[in-house]
Amino acid sequence: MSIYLGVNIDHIATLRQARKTRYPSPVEAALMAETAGADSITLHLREDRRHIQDADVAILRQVLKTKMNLEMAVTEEMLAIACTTRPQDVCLVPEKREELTTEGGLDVAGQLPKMQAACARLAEAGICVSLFIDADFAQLDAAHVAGAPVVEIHTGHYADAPSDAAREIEFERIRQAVAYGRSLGLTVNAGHGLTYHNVQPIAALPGIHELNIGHAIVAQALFVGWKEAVAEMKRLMVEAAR
Ligand SMILES: CC(=O)[C@@H](O)[C@H](O)COP(=O)(O)O
Ligand SMILES: NCC(=O)COP(=O)(O)O
Repeated sequence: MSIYLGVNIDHIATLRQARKTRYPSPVEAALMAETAGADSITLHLREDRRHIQDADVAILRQVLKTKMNLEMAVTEEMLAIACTTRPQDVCLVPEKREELTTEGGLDVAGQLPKMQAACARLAEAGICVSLFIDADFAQLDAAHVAGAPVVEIHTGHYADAPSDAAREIEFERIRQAVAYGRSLGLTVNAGHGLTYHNVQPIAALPGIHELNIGHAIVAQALFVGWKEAVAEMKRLMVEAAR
């Protein structure tokens, strides 16, 4: 079973934005990550531009050798940017200004006409649309009806589980969601909060396609170097998926 790694470079940009310098370069990091085994590059252009900037998106769209997975809120501003930039993939995510990081999945079921319109507009621009959702059958059904060919299951509750028992419950939810998504004909990805210590059970799930991982890789890079951090995560995933 093939498993693909999308390396999220947001927090390379977080370090740069801390002093508004030109370094570290998310562009350099993305190209090195591709050399180290990343199958795609994920970046979240947040409305508050706390890390990734519009210029990062424009440059990376020109130079990436793999593919760009542009994460964004479902807003007119972001949809217009996506249709101008035309990344290979867009992942629509919920966004709240005050959040520290993404806190959950999109409520696709509760806003189906809006999601159907966004999916159609992005597909019309030749973009492969993914919806970032919780491990929830109703949200999977809604994503399918909305016309998204791909979903990304939010693994944050699994990653942040307060106990082994709670983590097992979250893992089983994800396992069932992956299987159900596949039964609907969806491509099923996963991401958020995955680390070197919790990634392998997710990577081993039958039917999982791609894992998007960023914060843990950037953190590990401080100790082992960026390319090794990417390569090690990919090794763990491939080993688990065998
Ligand atoms: C959607 C998701 O889970 C991640 O892409 C996360 O949004 C990374 O960006 P932040 O670390 O800024 O939340
Ligand atoms: N969609 C998840 C992602 O891109 C990376 O999330 P994280 O690994 O930074 O938590």
